[in-house]
Amino acid sequence: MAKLDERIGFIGGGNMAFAIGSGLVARGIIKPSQVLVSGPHIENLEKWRIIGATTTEENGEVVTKSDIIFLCVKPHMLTTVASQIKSSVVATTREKDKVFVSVLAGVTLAQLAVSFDFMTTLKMVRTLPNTPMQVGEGCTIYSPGSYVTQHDLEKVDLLLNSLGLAQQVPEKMINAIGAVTGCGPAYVYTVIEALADGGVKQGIPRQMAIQFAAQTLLGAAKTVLQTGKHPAVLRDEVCSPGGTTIHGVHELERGGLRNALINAVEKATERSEQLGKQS
Ligand SMILES: NC(=O)C1=CN([C@@H]2O[C@H](COP(=O)(O)OP(=O)(O)OC[C@H]3O[C@@H](n4cnc5c(N)ncnc54)[C@H](O)[C@@H]3O)[C@@H](O)[C@H]2O)C=CC1
Ligand SMILES: O=C(O)[C@@H]1CCC=N1
Repeated sequence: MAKLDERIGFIGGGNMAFAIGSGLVARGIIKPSQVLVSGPHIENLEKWRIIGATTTEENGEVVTKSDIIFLCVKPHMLTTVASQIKSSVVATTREKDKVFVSVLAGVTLAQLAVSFDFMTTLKMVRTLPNTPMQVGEGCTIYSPGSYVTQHDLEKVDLLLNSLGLAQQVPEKMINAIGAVTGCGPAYVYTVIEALADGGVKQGIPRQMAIQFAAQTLLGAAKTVLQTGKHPAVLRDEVCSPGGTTIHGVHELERGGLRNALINAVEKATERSEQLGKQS
């Protein structure tokens, strides 16, 4: 039994869209028949058809036939897409309660409003999701535009929260939080790979090393969330005086892991701001 009756549309069927769409279908939040996806080349949307979704090359069709419409193109495509869907938006959104959900990194609600200036009352929610939504462990932040009602927001919140954690935040925080949550999976995959490399260097078979490294990150993350303890306290619980771990931690500090992660978040935040200006 689907938990949401709304028809869900995706304009742009790439990685982020598929993480959301396939996650919703896999968890039974919606039925595949509720999903419509558009992209410029229908042959590239095969993975959507495999999960039972309908595909089209017409972005306007997604607007016309969906209730909640995810904008999932790259930021620089926003103006093009807005002009491609203009007539469908004008024809169908006035009388119907359609809600648009942008996942575009860096693009503000004000910039979205400029791109959709032909429909000044458009209901738009700006989000910054992440790809672990595909396995129901996503982390999404969102801010609603002026015309989004409480009822609309509850629907969008239900949908996003069904794939992990989703939380409303002041819009000015989205770029910085997104640099942690949206980009974070890429940093963490690098850490998993590197940790596994360490194991491989010590003679552990690659697949085994990856599985153990990933499970270790999962366990550590759950421990932080479930105990509520500061990560430094939990780290101290692992570091026996004169033991093995503190020798490893010393090497991480020497290698600048902490510094590198802080810099990564700073650079990604700055890049979000640049992307917004370019859209
Ligand atoms: N990949 C990620 O982890 C995250 C991505 N985002 C945002 O998601 C958006 C999409 O990023 P990805 O999925 O990573 O990129 P992607 O390249 O995988 O997907 C973009 C899709 O847009 C399609 N497209 C291009 N022009 C189009 C048009 N005129 N009409 C319809 N579709 C068109 C492309 O064919 C492609 O499938 C970006 O704005 C990005 O900032 C946000 C958070 C996380
Ligand atoms: O790299 C990007 O621009 C997108 C936004 C956050 C994660 N991926």
